[in-house]
Amino acid sequence: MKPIQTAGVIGLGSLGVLYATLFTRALGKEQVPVLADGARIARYRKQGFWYNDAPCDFNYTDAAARTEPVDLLLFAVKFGGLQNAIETCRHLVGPDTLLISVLNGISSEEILGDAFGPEHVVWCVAERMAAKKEGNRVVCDPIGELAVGVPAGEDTSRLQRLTAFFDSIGFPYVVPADIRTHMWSKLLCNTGCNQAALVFQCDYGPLQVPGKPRDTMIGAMREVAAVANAEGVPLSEKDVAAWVDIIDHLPSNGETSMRQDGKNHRKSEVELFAGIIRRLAAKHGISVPVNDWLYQQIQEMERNY
Ligand SMILES: NC(=O)C1=CN([C@@H]2O[C@H](COP(=O)(O)OP(=O)(O)OC[C@H]3O[C@@H](n4cnc5c(N)ncnc54)[C@H](OP(=O)(O)O)[C@@H]3O)[C@@H](O)[C@H]2O)C=CC1
Ligand SMILES: CC(C)(CO)C(=O)C(=O)O
Repeated sequence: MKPIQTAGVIGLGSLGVLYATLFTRALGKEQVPVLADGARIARYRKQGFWYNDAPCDFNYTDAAARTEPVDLLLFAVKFGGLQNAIETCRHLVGPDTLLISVLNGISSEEILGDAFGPEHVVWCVAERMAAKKEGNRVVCDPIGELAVGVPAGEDTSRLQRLTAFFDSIGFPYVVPADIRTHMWSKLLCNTGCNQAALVFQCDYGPLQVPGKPRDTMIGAMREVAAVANAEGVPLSEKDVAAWVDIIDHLPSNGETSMRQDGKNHRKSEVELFAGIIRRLAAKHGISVPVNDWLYQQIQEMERNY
């Protein structure tokens, strides 16, 4: 099992800056190329980044100028940037490269698998963090963890290779009993809290107290559980309660990634949340009125950007 000695990161947003910082601290700058196209790299070199009030000393790397594959490649772009990021890094994925995606939703692992082969991909869920990016400054506290795994029945050697690396650098991770169920469970979280925060234009505060934002969040989560059950994924009221409890313990002035998109008038990842839930609900003849309402509200907001 080849140990992981180089770790590339593509997508320098809230999470990309967090993970580039953790990998750079552990492996050293040279071993952690922060990858992008030439135009982004030129901008990044000029503007720099800050993480929790400290300047970042990253190995900004024009992906086109590098030829040597990396051992681990972490995708941290938003969904709309994923195809482009895949093409930017395609030549840096060699026979031994492991891929992880911190993107929300349940689609990015399959997309990476189609692009590079599923045997390269360790499924991953980024959770329990409160990360905020304003301009070139990221503030993140708590940093949460990555939940990682491979689908039931698959060879676990790539997962063991990744967790051995995480253990060696003291990286926060968990291995849930069933990664597919866990991804759906995080989808339940995001479909509730991200969309409610975008539509009600709020931080976590209003999601943590009784009122319409919280009711909407919980209503949307329950609809995801119903759709998950129809897809054979065993989510229940327990998952709703567990995620609501996690949201309740995040800083009240923290913001979901989707709320940050709204503030910056960036198109959101709604297709990963209400988009997919509404499509699957229609397939199973399930009614999802809260997600229908959220979807329409978000379309309306984004039409006006
Ligand atoms: N923020 C959070 O707390 C959490 C986020 N997630 C998920 O993680 C993913 C990333 O989220 P987040 O960090 O908030 O996203 P951000 O919007 O903060 O950052 C995304 C970054 O990707 C960069 N990017 C876009 N396209 C490309 C490309 N082709 N090549 C290189 N870079 C590119 C953008 O760069 P530029 O600015 O230069 O365009 C941007 O900085 C999302 O799917 C989100 O849902 C999951 C859990 C928690
Ligand atoms: C809700 C949260 C922070 C969960 O960690 C998230 O996934 C997001 O903001 O997109």
